[in-house]
Amino acid sequence: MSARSFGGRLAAEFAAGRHLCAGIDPHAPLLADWGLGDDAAGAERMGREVVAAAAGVAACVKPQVAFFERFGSAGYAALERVLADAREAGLLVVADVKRGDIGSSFGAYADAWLAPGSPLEADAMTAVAYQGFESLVGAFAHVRDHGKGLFVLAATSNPEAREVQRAARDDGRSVARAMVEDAEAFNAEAAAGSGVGSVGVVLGATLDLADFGIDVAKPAVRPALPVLAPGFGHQGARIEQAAQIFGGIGHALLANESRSILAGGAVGLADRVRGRADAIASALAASRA
Ligand SMILES: O=C(O)c1cc(=O)[nH]c(=O)n1[C@@H]1O[C@H](COP(=O)(O)O)[C@@H](O)[C@H]1O
Repeated sequence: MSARSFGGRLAAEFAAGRHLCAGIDPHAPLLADWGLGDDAAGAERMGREVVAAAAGVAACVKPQVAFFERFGSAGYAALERVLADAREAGLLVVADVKRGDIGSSFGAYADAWLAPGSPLEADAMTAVAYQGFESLVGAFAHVRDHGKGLFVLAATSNPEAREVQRAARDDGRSVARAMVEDAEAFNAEAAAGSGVGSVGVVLGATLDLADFGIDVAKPAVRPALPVLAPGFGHQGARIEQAAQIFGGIGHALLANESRSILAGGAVGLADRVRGRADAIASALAASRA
């Protein structure tokens, strides 16, 4: 893919040693911790502070849109300003919206979050393919034509998801493994053999991926599969263990931490972001040395 593809932009982040995806999750207790109101203005302030701390340090930020949606139109206006700050800072944004629907409706979600010029334009979005991988087709045009990215839930960090995501399909593969392989197949068709793909998956760092039929020892695929990995920090996984957890499928890893970075207020935020960014960079560098 060209340097302007989402995968190309991710590759540039990785080449600069940046693998952290800093979460923007304005939970009510965190806003209180920051001395901010549990309202749109508080969420905006937290978001803009995270963007400022993450610029040039993290590979991306991931606003969890639910925490803005709580405040209705005011929350969306706040989020738009956070997105504008991130764009201006040259920081990649993964909009954590986890959208899924029949193809025609999903296309409208994809337009909302990925279309160039949309008020909520991000660089990538999270998506749910419970209606089938092809239901995400509305996003594929933005991936191919506008340099956008997509992260499809495969094996999520929450323990209650296991039953659904480990379930076997007619072809014997687990649902989670099929998501991984569908994303790899999309990338292979879009940009055979080169760099980093633009369609990735979400794999929880809290999991034993072998349990989902996902072989972390397999040789790296080309293009590399972007993996958005939540579950570090507050949910218990240690970022220092990232290379062991993800093995051969962790070549294009974005390690997410949200609450563990946000807790403690605005004072010290820049140090916490830098600390987590350094920790994931050294964990991956050590494993590749
Ligand atoms: O897609 C996600 O980002 C996601 C998938 C998943 O499997 N688990 C998961 O925790 N997330 C999100 O990642 C973030 C994790 O936040 P912390 O547990 O505070 O680091 C939240 O915004 C979750 O919504």
